[in-house]
Amino acid sequence: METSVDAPIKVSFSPVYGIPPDKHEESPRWKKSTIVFVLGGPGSGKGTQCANVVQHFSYTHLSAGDLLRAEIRSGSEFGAMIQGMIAEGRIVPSEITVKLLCKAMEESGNDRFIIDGFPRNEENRIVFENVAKIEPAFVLFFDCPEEELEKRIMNRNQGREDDNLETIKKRFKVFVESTLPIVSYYESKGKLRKINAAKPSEEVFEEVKYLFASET
Ligand SMILES: Nc1ncnc2c1ncn2[C@@H]1O[C@H](COP(=O)(O)OP(=O)(O)OP(=O)(O)O)[C@@H](O)[C@H]1O
Ligand SMILES: Nc1ccn([C@@H]2O[C@H](COP(=O)(O)O)[C@@H](O)[C@H]2O)c(=O)n1
Ligand SMILES: [Mg+2]
Repeated sequence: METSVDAPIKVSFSPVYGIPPDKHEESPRWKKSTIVFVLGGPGSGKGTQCANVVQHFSYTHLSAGDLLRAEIRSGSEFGAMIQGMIAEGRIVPSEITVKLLCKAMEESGNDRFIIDGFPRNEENRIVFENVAKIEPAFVLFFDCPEEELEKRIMNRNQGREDDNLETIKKRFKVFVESTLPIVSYYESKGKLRKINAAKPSEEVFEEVKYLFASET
């Protein structure tokens, strides 16, 4: 039994996620990845800007929320639990989200990832650090007033179960109570890149593009 902190970690993925543990014996390519986390309130434009980034830079976009919604559709044994938590705007247990992220990283074959909507709380951050052992190159934070976010979400029309006024209020509360401390954490580490996301999408992307061109 290896006890050194430097020993290669072995992620024991449950078969439910489709990756047998023996595939994780070696240090896979994604373990040496460059990652950028993207944080911001609900509706701040994380998904919109990540889609722009992958058109200009060789990054793979992974949205934690999209992975959780795909997990529900897959008929997973956790589907009902995840669905209930999303409908309430609550944060799904990190073990599930981190496994989905790591599996997606492995399957992508890429080694550059822009990870949208993660880490949402302290538990997300710590579980990811323990499992993936990757520090973000930087963390984008889309700053936008709540009234603008509410307008954007109410006009999104993507059929999301959590895009209703009652759940939006809960998502804002979770954002303030659980995600803003993570934003502060990365700020204290000099990793935060705060962007005014209340501007038109094209102007926001000019700033995002500049950061990616200069920092990665
Ligand atoms: N800068 C912008 N100005 C106006 N509308 C925007 C801007 N950026 C995105 N939008 C629109 O706002 C809505 C929310 O954007 P998006 O889905 O990218 O946000 P998000 O941060 O991923 O939200 P969530 O956390 O709920 O997934 C979409 O309809 C999108 O087209
Ligand atoms: N790290 C995360 C990310 C998301 N969730 C849940 O999914 C919902 C939707 O997320 P979006 O990023 O697509 O808005 C979110 O409200 C959470 O319920 C999560 O648990 N953990
Ligand atoms: Mg999104």
